[in-house]
Amino acid sequence: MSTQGDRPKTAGPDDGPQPPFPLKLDGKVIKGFGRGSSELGIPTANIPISGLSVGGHEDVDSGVYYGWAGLSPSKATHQHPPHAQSDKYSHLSSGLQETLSAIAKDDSELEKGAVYPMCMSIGWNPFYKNTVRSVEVHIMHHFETDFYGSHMNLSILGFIRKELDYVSKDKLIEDIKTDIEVSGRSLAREPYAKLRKDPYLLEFEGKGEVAS
Ligand SMILES: Cc1cc2nc3c(=O)[nH]c(=O)nc-3n(C[C@H](O)[C@H](O)[C@H](O)COP(=O)(O)O)c2cc1C
Ligand SMILES: Nc1ncnc2c1ncn2[C@@H]1O[C@H](COP(=O)(O)OP(=O)(O)O)[C@@H](O)[C@H]1O
Repeated sequence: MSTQGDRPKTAGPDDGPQPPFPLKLDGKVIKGFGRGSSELGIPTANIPISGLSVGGHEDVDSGVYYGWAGLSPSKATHQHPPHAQSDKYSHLSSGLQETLSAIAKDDSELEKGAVYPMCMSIGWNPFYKNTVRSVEVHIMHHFETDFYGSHMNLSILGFIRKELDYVSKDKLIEDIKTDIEVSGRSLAREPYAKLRKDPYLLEFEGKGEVAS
């Protein structure tokens, strides 16, 4: 069990997501196992696993997915709108970074929250042998601050790969970085990019606590 060798550059058909995508789910950002930032250098915002049942998705396969994440207004979104030029996001090649920033540029709705590209894992994290299934979202954007308590609306547009066990932490990190590139390239395709405008992503009313 280890990494997958040569990997495809994108995931899912070029002409847009096919059923069951988009898969929509949401939840409040809660504490995870505290390993994402400190051990992997790749933070993941966890939402309760019950988020899967909201849209009737409790049967969704474990694995790695990509899509768009809407984040409710918080210190994090106010300080760092998606098109801020100052902060560099280091896990994505610069060309892709520019493409994704351009997609986000006409955002006029920051007071309502913000929509970011994301790459996520649903599952048991076999490398860590977790005993509970988790939903963990890496937002492809550099934040200066955390955003626990914010609400996150997810539109999942494609499946990248199954969860794997790894011979080392470095191999896990290497594959997650490839997942991030694959997600960026996949989302930059026009039929996927335009779904960033799905109003659902910024609908937070009645979905519980919103961080201030
Ligand atoms: C894109 C992505 C892919 C992942 N793939 C795997 C995987 O194949 N195997 C695995 O054990 N964990 C995988 N993980 C989960 C990481 O192990 C997890 O994020 C880490 O344990 C941090 O967890 P924490 O944020 O709850 O502390 C993945 C995470 C992300 C964001
Ligand atoms: N780019 C990002 N993607 C996801 N979460 C981020 C990001 N930047 C900062 N964070 C914050 O970091 C937290 C996750 O950190 P992490 O070290 O994985 O700890 P834990 O999994 O225990 O919550 C998120 O809940 C969020 O508040």
